Parts: sequence; structure tokens; C-alpha cells
Amino acid sequence: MQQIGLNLNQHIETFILASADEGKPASGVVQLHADFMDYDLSIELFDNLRKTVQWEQESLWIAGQERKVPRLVAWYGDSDADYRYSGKLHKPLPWIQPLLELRQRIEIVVGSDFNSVLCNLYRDGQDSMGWHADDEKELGAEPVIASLSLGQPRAFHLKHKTNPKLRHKMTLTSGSLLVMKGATQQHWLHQVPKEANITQPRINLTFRNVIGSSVK
Ligand SMILES: O=C(O)CCC(=O)C(=O)O
Ligand SMILES: [Fe+2]
Repeated sequence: MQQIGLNLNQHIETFILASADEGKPASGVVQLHADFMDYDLSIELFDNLRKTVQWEQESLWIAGQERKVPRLVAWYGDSDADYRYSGKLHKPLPWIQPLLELRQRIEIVVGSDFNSVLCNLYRDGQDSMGWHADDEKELGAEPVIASLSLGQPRAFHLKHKTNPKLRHKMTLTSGSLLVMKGATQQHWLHQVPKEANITQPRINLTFRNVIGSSVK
């Protein structure tokens, strides 16, 4: 696999997100690096990861009924980075080269360490991720989450947990990197909505730092 190229003059759009308490400065920060990676490289990486990641169809039990999660997922990371999602504790798969290389590049640009990555494959516009916050205990109080998008552009929405007037909408294009940090996960939810007219797939990689000892 070719070296993962980085654009050095990155344009970063910054969204400052309000906290729950008016007049209180604590807030989340979301930064969108629209051109984190060359478009052609992002498509090459998409093709590679679609084939080499061990994609799984997870299920959830809701009110006694088994429901398929509307996307495919895989969890990679350092051996102690256990993580709970879809109601189950997942052991990480060992790093594969392209994910390891990306982790290093993203750590340099973002200035934070990551020990794991959740991979999501949205096969088409019927696949989605509902409103949630990445506020699991094992991510710590103010997690930094770096999310790389590859393939089909998809909408990404943010809404405040208690003030319905506060919302942001953006499009995550191939090769873009979205960084969520500060108190974002405490006060805000995010989603990738279904989009009926989309037929093409998208991969999203969210790099995280799991604090191993708190899960055990
Ligand atoms: O696909 C995305 O852009 C978001 C993924 C996400 O929110 C997550 O994995 O927690
Ligand atoms: Fe998330």
C-alpha cells in the first residue's frame, strides 16, 4: 500500500459548541479538516479497507426482538483496548497496516494518542447511525475522537442534548477528518441519518483512546 499522503496546508473549520448551562464557558469543540487526505488516496484506501477489514453484521436485542444494526462494523486496537458497543464487550482485532499508518498520521495532526479504531461500513443510504454520544466510561471525561470518512459523502448532524435550537449540519466528504473534543460528548448528540437516494457505500473510521483499566 502506498504511503498515506497528507495535505500540509489544511483548512480547518472550527465549530464551538455551547455547554448545558448558559453563561458557562465550558463547551465542546468540533473541527473539520475538509481536505485531510487527497481524494484519490481516500478512494484507494476505501477500496483496500472494504476488502481487508473483517466486517461484521451485529445485532441488538430490543424489546425481545433481534434487530440487525444498520451498518457493518469492526473494532481494531491495542490488545487491552476492550470496548462496549451494540450492548456487547468487544475484544480488538490486531492492527492491520493501513489502519496503523492512519493512526500515526492522525495522531500527529490532532496531537492526541489513539489506541483503537471503530470501523463502520454504510453499504448505502439505508445504513445509518442514530442519535448518540460517545460518552462511554472507558473513553474518559473529555474524549478526543477523530473520524475519517472515505467514499460516499454523508450528512452528519449534531444537536444539543437539552436545547433543541442548537444544531449543526455538515457533509463528511471522502478524505475529510472530523475531530470532536472538549465537552462535546457531554452536551451534544450526533447522528448519520438515512438518505433514501444514496446508493454508494461509505467507510468511517473513528479513532479513540480507550482507558483499559476502567472497563474491567
Ligand atoms: O459515521 C460517522 O461519521 C459517525 C460514526 C460515529 O458516530 C461513531 O462511530 O460513533
Ligand atoms: Fe459517534
